[in-house]
Amino acid sequence: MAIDRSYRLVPGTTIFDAEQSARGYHLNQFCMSLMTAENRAAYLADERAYLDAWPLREEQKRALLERDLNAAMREGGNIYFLAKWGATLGFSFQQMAGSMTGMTEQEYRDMMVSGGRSATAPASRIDHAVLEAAHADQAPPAEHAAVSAAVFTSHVPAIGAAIDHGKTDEPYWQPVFAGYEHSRRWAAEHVPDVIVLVYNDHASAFDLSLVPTFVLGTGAAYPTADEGYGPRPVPGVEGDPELAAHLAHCLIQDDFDLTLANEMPVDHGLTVPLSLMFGEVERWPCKVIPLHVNVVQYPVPSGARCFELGRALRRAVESYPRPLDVQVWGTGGMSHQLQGPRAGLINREWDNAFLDRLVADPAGLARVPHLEYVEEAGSEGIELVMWLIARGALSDVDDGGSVDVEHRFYHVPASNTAVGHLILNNHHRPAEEN
Ligand SMILES: O=C(O)c1ccc(O)c(O)c1
Repeated sequence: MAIDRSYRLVPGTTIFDAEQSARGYHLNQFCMSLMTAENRAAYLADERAYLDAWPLREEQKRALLERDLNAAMREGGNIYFLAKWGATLGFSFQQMAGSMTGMTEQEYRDMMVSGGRSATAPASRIDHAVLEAAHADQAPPAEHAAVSAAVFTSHVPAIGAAIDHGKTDEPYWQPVFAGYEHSRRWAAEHVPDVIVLVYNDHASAFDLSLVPTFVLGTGAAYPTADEGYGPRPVPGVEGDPELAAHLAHCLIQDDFDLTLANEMPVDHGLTVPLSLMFGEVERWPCKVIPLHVNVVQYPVPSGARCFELGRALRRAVESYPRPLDVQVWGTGGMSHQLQGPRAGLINREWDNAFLDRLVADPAGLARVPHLEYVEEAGSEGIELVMWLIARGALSDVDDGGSVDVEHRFYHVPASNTAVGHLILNNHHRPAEEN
């Protein structure tokens, strides 16, 4: 699916999309800083000095100093953010809107009193010939990104602690890490350009003030969260804002209402899988786009919804017009319950049947209801729905290729948890062979 940006064809109108948001990120964040009386006073006392303390481009500063809102919009400003700046200077919304039209304040007010600008005036209408040409020009890109593999793994924090404290050779941990030896060799030979890493934040980036269902990281970098023991001594994560913005655009256009995060710390859910696959490194070997799924507060998304999101994610990746190698990782699980008198629940049979079905019958597995996860795999076993996003991202589910099992591993226990791990190679069949 090609990205539809036909909203750019509406005359006299700037639509605030991911590209504008990236262009105006600091400008808009500067505006937000004016939401305290103290900062407003500081701004009014010396506008230039206040602006100079922000990483703004000179064009952005000039737009504000010259009260040129059209220039501020071109520079990525959004009217609701800029309204904080305008309010600081005593402008009403009407004064701000009118200032962009080339009219005097009085002329604009008179126009509004006499009914407002006509929506049918030719100067306000889209040129339909241009719109049709834009829609006709929707050929798939000649070269594009593709999903090369999916990695599935538990993300137990104690595994991270064992790595960080040099305990991987201890008898308790040795069998866990032995299960990842092949994976580490494979990962070293198959470093992708980008990993879309599906995980759940564990009350680290998101407290109860915000409970988004799906969060895509569109930022440039993500620091390691401090989960109470201090941040893990692992590198921060480098994102891919350009690919992430493309994915966000495609997925939202495909009716997945994602939350977008330009800044967020990442916790063990994301860093433990990276450590398991890449070992102890100074820098992660590729970019990572975090995809957080709420599995903490019910209702959490169904397996079917996750599977569909994975399928949409593959379509989105394949419409990105650069030949990037993308892996999708699904993390969390397997059976575990961290709470209540039932804590410590492990179900080897159910876990292994899950692994079998994940390989051979993912569409059927996607129909398993939450209740079965909780009853059979424990309350935190629900994390396994996230694996269905990575599975849906492989080509065979839409008859567009095949998968093979690179590696499979299962072990009990790591802390309170059964550890499951699978690597599936994806063999995408190019469109002309379909
Ligand atoms: O087994 C554990 O200790 C444990 C703790 C926290 C988690 O998020 C988890 O998946 C496992």
